[in-house]
Amino acid sequence: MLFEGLWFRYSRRAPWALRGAEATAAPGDTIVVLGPNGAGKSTLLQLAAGVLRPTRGRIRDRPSVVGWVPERFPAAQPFTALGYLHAMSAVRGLPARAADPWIERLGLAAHADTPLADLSKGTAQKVGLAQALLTPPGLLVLDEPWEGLDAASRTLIPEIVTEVTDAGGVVLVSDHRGEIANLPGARHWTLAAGELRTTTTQAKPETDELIVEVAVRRHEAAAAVVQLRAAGHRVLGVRENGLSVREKHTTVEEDR
Ligand SMILES: Nc1ncnc2c1ncn2[C@@H]1O[C@H](COP(=O)(O)OP(=O)(O)OP(=O)(O)O)[C@@H](O)[C@H]1O
Repeated sequence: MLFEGLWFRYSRRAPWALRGAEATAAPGDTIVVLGPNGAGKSTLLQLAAGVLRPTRGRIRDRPSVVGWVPERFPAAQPFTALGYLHAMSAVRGLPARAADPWIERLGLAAHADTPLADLSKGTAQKVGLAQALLTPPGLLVLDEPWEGLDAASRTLIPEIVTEVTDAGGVVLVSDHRGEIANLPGARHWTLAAGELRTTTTQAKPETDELIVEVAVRRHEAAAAVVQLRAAGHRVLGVRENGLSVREKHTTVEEDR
């Protein structure tokens, strides 16, 4: 997935919330988006999910199934928790029972008949997670997913992130408190006043490793990355036309 020169402002006179962001995300990547309040994290995540359209620039090769969990679950809807998940299953062309495994795993059964507006923040957050996971997402976007979750439920997030990336999905997660900055293998994208800096693994072999460069057809790149990772290889990056987008436009640093 390529982020190409993304600029965004909320209205014609508003200041830029995002300024020329350039980045790439490969299948299996976990990307933690860091930065202080107002830096542009939610804006970038909404652009990634396709909820907002860039004012300038574009996003290429976005996976077809996107799971999106907003920072604030839109609870002012006339549904019970179960009714909402059934409606969302129908929207995705799934039977109502598609929600059952998530209702069980996220402990939502006791709240099934509660109107969305009456749910606690943490339970509403879990309903938001369940709807995002009804169909295995190729891209999962989580905006501050810990907000309101109790300690027991917080461990679910890294579990779910790992399941999605193991299946070849990309996860983008914002984290203004730095709670999962240390998620194993996660890359960091840091925003400051709308400017994005990405970090990535340097193409430096460990002692008994060699680097093998492989060219694949654009439409086969995602599958190739998944296969290489499944075979136990480390994928160091995805480049286009011999130059990575990051090499052209952003600082490359080592973070893992
Ligand atoms: N709906 C909106 N309309 C107008 N301006 C907005 C809107 N949403 C965000 N902004 C502005 O865009 C800038 C980036 O905001 P954004 O919410 O993306 O930051 P953030 O890093 O996610 O912050 P936080 O951690 O507080 O959620 C800020 O200046 C913010 O005031």
